[in-house]
Amino acid sequence: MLQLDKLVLTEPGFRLVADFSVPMGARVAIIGPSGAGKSTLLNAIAGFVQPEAGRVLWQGQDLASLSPGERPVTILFQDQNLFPHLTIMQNLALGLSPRLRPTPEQLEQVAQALARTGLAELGNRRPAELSGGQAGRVALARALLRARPLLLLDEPFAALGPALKADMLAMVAEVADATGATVLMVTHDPKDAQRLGGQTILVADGTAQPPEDTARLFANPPKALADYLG
Ligand SMILES: Nc1ncnc2c1ncn2[C@@H]1O[C@H](COP(=O)(O)OP(=O)(O)OP(=O)(O)O)[C@@H](O)[C@H]1O
Repeated sequence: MLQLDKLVLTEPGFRLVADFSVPMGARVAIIGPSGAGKSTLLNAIAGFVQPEAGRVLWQGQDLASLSPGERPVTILFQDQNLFPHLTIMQNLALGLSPRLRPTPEQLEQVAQALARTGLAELGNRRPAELSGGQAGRVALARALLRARPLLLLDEPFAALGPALKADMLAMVAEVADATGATVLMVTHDPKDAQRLGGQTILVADGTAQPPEDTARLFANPPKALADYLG
């Protein structure tokens, strides 16, 4: 279980509070107006933003003393941060072997992640030689390899067309199934939230609301959500 215990996040002129839990294995969309604090919330869970007060706990453990790399978290951004001079296979292997001396077993793991994300033929290409959809798949292959229990997605597919985005969302669900990950995904598109199924956290007016059943929330939106949806 992910627990945000009386969490307070602040930036100059900005304050967000969150006080709720997310059950293990949940698939949760995070929606809300621009600047409401969705990315800040994910970054606090990932350890890139220090809370002003309160705690982030995973399975009862306070994550405060863990650096981002030590947290049980994979975070994917829109910009996938691949090294341009390395092949896709090398970029993925880097996650398992930071000095790029992967063992045969690690290479096999990389090959499997590529196959699973439909990239088996593209392992020797460099990032610049990939389409947006293929780059999105590489990000998911990375998440598969890391197999961390918390998968945080910050609008990773915003730049993709509707069909590709639907594909990617299906693949997120597959990765979550394969790794048992709990998924939190920021999106501006209510359809993404509905496609992800599960629950939705509304971030608005300085509060990240506890997750609610997505279908129920959209069927009867509170004012902040109705205003956002327009
Ligand atoms: N490093 C920072 N320094 C100062 N202010 C920041 C910093 N990061 C974020 N903020 C401010 O915190 C607030 C929340 O930003 P955040 O990016 O979390 O919102 P968001 O809901 O993800 O927005 P969007 O949907 O536009 O991406 C904004 O007012 C933003 O300007």
